[in-house]
Amino acid sequence: MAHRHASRPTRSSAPTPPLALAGTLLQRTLRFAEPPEAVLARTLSGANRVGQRLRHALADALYGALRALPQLHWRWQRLQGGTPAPLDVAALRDDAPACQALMALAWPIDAAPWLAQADATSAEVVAEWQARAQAVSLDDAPEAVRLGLPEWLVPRLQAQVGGELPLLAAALRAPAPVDLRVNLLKARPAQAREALQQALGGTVSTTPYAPHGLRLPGRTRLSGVPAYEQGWVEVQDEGSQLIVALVGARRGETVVDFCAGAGGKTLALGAEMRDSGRLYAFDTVARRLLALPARLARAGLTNVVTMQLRDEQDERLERLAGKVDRVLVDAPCTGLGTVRRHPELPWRHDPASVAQHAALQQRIVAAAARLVRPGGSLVYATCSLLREENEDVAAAFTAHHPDFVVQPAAERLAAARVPQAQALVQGPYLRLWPHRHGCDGFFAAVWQRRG
Ligand SMILES: C[S@@+](CC[C@H](N)C(=O)[O-])C[C@H]1O[C@@H](n2cnc3c(N)ncnc32)[C@H](O)[C@@H]1O
Repeated sequence: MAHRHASRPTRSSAPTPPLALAGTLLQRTLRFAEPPEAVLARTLSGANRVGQRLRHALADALYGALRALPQLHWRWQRLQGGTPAPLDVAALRDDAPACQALMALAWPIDAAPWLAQADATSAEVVAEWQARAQAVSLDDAPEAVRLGLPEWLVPRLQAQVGGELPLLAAALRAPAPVDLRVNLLKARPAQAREALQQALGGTVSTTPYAPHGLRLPGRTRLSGVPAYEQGWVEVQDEGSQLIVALVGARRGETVVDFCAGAGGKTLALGAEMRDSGRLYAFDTVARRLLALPARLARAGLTNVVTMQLRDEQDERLERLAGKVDRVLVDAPCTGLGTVRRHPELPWRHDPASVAQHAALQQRIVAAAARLVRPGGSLVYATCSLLREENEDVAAAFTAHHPDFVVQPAAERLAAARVPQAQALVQGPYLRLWPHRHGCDGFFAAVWQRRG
């Protein structure tokens, strides 16, 4: 085998464009200024436009590299000789040759032909790295490397799932299915399912827990599909749908979605309310709320009022203090329950960012609670797996708010006709795990304000 390419590439032996592009994609993603989809769109534009098949291959390699970053890094270091050092993401993103090598190792086997077509030398380098890496075992690698997780995360997750940690880590590495929520304002679940099966030609299953959820087999493009274009279905993970079920919004009520973002849960809440009453969608980031009007129109919702908050203390909130039936706080969090869809997240966060999120979450839930009327309810939710952002935040809120009483999530889920509600809770809280429930990881606590 020619070792010319297998050694650490240098400037004088610069790799050919597709692999150089691949390395740039990984370097840019690891700066965490924008998500991988945005990095792909920005990088593969203008002079760097590539054909669709190569573009897909580059995207698959990028997601594959993010999903297996410590393993690839370990193997790459072993191939360099010497003792592997712990993965240092800040150093890696400045190391172009290393990023190219990791992307070569992550290049999808079935996409080798597209690479060979685009550039024979890149294809040769990929084949060579991959062949050499096969001989490198992970058996003597540290646990975090074998699990594919950052070191700081391992003890935190271990404390919660114990011996299930390898299953959880594997579930986090696997790509997520596409879940849909049927919009009851426009279609019945069976009707939507049949329409989708006809349009997509594959089997569409129902989700095991969310009452109005459908699951598509693998990656599917929905644009142009009539049931989607007409607002019969919305893309929404089953876990998100279960958070909405927990809120239990009803016709004619006043409901606040305090951290509405692009409105995924707002749309579901509005449908639960059958487009009656008043639904407020707040967020501090105007850009996120911008997507909402078009989505509301497609979903057939007219009962939603959106407002950009300055922060959670915005004085305009005073008008609603003590008046709202149900408040949902879908709090900003590390998102570590959504790693299947966002494999960059474990590398973006660290214990300091977890602590920062927890502090913000405490402030937001306390501010949002002021809106709840006596007898009304509050739901605090995150898509994080970490106790610091979940049970700890909920416990601190309960300790400081004696007028709020924790409600068992299982009861609320059962009332919303969620099957096997007991399997979805830990103590009084909703706790969804990718390896147990097949959806993103979610946490939610529910309180009722004393009347
Ligand atoms: C988990 S995301 C919401 C996702 C959204 N609910 C959905 O279902 O698509 C959290 C949101 O909280 C917003 N946020 C951050 N700080 C906030 C604050 N102080 N008050 C209200 N919203 C805030 C973020 O901009 C972000 O859109």
